[in-house]
Amino acid sequence: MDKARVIAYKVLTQIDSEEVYSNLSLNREINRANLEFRDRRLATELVYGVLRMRGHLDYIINQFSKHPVKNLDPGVRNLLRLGVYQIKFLDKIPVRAAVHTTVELAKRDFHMGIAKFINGVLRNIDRKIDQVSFPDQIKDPVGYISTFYSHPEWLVKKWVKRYGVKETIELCKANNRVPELTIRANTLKIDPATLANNLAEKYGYEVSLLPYPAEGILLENATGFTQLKEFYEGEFTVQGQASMLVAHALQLKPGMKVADLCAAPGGKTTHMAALMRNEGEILAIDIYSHKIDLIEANCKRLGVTNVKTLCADTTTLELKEEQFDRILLDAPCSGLGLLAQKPEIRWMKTEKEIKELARLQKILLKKGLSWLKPGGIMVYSTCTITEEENQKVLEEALKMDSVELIDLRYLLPEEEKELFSTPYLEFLPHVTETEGFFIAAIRKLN
Ligand SMILES: C[S@@+](CC[C@H](N)C(=O)[O-])C[C@H]1O[C@@H](n2cnc3c(N)ncnc32)[C@H](O)[C@@H]1O
Repeated sequence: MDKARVIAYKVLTQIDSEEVYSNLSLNREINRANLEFRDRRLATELVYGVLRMRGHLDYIINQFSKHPVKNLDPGVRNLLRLGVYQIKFLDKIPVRAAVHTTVELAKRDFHMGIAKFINGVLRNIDRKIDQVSFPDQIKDPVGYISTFYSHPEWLVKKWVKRYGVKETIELCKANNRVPELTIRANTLKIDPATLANNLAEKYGYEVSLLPYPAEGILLENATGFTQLKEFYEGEFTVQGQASMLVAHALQLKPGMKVADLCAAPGGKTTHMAALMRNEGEILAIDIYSHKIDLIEANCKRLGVTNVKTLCADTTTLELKEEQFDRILLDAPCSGLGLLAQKPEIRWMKTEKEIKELARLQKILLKKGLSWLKPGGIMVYSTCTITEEENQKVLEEALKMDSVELIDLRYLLPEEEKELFSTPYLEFLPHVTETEGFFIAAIRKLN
């Protein structure tokens, strides 16, 4: 049986029924099955494609299936989604092969009646795919955007209210793109230009240095990069371009005393350590002990030696006031800036969660400010783009009269500065062509 599709089907059903994350589940299954390059690429394309276009696919299926998609068994609905995705979006795959392989999987896992049902729906969709009409963009913009561009209705409604119809479409399109892979050179071990050259020359990757920050490298058409000697030896780590600005926003110096309030898995902790040349001390806190292990493993791989970890709930932790020179709060958030990287997030999050997260973020930010020395800097960052979790949380902190906001545009090259109109940096995927991200830096006054 076709290995790539077997794995795609398994991973999609797992994500649908157990809410596991796509990257973890897919990597585990791909490695377990020891897939060859071609199958690996197809399985990845199928999983991410179906997750991205799920709303679009379900809209089509609902027009042809006598049972609504939401009432179907998760296995059955993911087989249908896989079949329709191949028919509609993968020109290289003949329709006959798409239908046949899907029906074979249905026969393996379900009774004959289900296999016939899937066969019937897929053949019907193939014949009539050009007749499918989506809601009217003028009369029902939210319905149109959410089905055609495959995002949940509540989120589209929110964005249309904030950005208008045209910009919301651009944002959704950006979220549906295959994201770029960016890595951060670990300057404790190597300089970015040497690493970029090595990766290009030794492995034939298409490599370029990012316009910012200095450690950022763009890798195109790269697969299997976490198996490279350079990765094992800690010469680089995978990190989004906007996220790489966070440590810079703290204006770190060797010898400082720093706290990272929500640190795991340590992407930014290890970046801070590199900027501090491993001198000084970083207290890296996280609420989950298994995640503390990830911070420690990352520190070890990257040669970081100035980090002390602490497993604790930062909201209730008692520490001496005003003791840190720098504090990072890279807060737990809804993750809605990462819809290109983790497309399933859009189907998992709810509006209610956003409110709860905003409450938590405000508590964490206030706590951090109480531990910060006068004259010290605290950075607040999230990988989301909701006002509730970003601007509103910041507004609350700025009500204190002992703080001021630092203008972070100095971190950007001249040509990028005009994309930002505020002292804090809000990265929107359709504007900055990065992940969606938010960074604000607050100075505590003397
Ligand atoms: C956005 S992630 C941090 C990512 C990390 N800064 C990095 O760059 O790798 C947020 C982290 O906050 C942790 N967290 C959530 N609630 C917490 C709390 N009350 N106290 C401490 N850590 C918490 C989560 O376990 C999660 O690892």
